[in-house]
Amino acid sequence: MMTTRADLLAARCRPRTAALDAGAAAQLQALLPDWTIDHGRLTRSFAFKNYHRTMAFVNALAYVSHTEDHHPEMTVTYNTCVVRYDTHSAHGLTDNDFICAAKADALYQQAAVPA
Ligand SMILES: C[C@H](O)[C@H](O)[C@H]1CNC2=NC(N)=NC(=O)C2=N1
Repeated sequence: MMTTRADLLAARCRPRTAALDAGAAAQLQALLPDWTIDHGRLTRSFAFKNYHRTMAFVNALAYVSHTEDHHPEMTVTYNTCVVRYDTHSAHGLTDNDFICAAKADALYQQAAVPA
């Protein structure tokens, strides 16, 4: 059972075919206050100082996506990256989406200079 942000950060994605029900998804979302559920997808917009920093984040998150085999949609502009997660194989949200969202937050917090 994942009840803290630290649980999400320590967890690894696993193949999932069953979506969480709305209550379970809301419980996990409460651990990630910067994320919303929009059109069934876990969504956050990240802001940066410039394109270089935006792309550094995009590449770092791509690496996490590779290691977790769980891939967000990323919409990139000069100074923003909107990240959207859902689980195609489950046709909805699974714990994998929340695990990766927590890891994206951690990458963003790791930036040497704040956005
Ligand atoms: C075989 C492999 O596990 C699947 O194609 C993975 C890859 N990345 C994925 N990413 C996302 N976001 N949802 C998935 O269901 C998914 N499935």
